[in-house]
Amino acid sequence: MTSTVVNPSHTVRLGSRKSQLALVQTEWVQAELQKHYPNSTFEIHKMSTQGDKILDVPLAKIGDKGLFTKELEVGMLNKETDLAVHSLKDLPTNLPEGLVLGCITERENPADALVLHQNYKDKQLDTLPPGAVVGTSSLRRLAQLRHHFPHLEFKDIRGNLNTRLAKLDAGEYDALILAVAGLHRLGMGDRIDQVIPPEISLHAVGQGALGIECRDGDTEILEIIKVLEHEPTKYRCLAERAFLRTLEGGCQVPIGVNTVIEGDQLTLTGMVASLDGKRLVKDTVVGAATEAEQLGIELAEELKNQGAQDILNEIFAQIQRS
Ligand SMILES: NCc1[nH]cc(CCC(=O)O)c1CC(=O)O
Repeated sequence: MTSTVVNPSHTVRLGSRKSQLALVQTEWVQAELQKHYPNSTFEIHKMSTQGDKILDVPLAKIGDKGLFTKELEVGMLNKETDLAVHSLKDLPTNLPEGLVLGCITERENPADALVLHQNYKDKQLDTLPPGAVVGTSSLRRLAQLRHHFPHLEFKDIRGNLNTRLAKLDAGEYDALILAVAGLHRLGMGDRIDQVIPPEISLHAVGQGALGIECRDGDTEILEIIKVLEHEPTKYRCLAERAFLRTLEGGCQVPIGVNTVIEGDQLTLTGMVASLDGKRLVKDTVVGAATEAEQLGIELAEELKNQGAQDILNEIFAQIQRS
């Protein structure tokens, strides 16, 4: 590969969270970049984010605005690092001044997975007994699963994947809902008992993809990371992020999506649910993949007209009170 911009003797500093999943992801980016640019050096700088430190508060209470990204962003703005590798779903839809989402990598399966305790290995979501305790920290998963399975109990869970699985195995929960992508990346795909279909639960915006953030106008880094861009994933995730950006007013809300690319066409399905799962508004738009962001905005406006605005207002009021 020849490039007019890339200086081969350059050292590129990759910011990463310290969690096992984050490091696996950043090491993958590092190895891929090294393959494309054998004469450059790619070094990983590990950083703790607020989300890694506050482990005893439910995520929904602290909100997730930059909880897993802020320290990595400060590192780039201070020129201590050149880029940051994120799980795209943890990256807020509005980035700080001076930073951009420079690249979206090929997505893993974006669905959620059911992981069962030993005693329930023959079950699926629709055959778990009434009162079975399902662990999740996501309002999106909670609202959609409550909507379909009101007889199940839902209990908050925090901690990294290993911690959560240990709590499940210890009997604190009968089942967990986790991202398929995270389990696969950590080599724990064998723990998946059911891949949850979009008819039951739409996944999070950006789930399963990595987002590489860098300084706005840093042409060298932007060119370097472009080799990892996956165009279908990019269009899907840009539509999903525009949908979320248009809907959310600064707090965690049960919002889910599903996207399909067929030829030049992008299909975006999105939903907004009330916290109790009793009300759920869902619709689909189809259009040119190149108009991804416009499609996301269009679907958000459509859902607001169908009752999503009421649900959102109610959630914002509830969170302010708590
Ligand atoms: N919020 C935590 C988080 N951020 C990214 C992933 C892994 C999946 C992905 O890349 O989307 C997970 C774990 C989970 O949701 O189970």
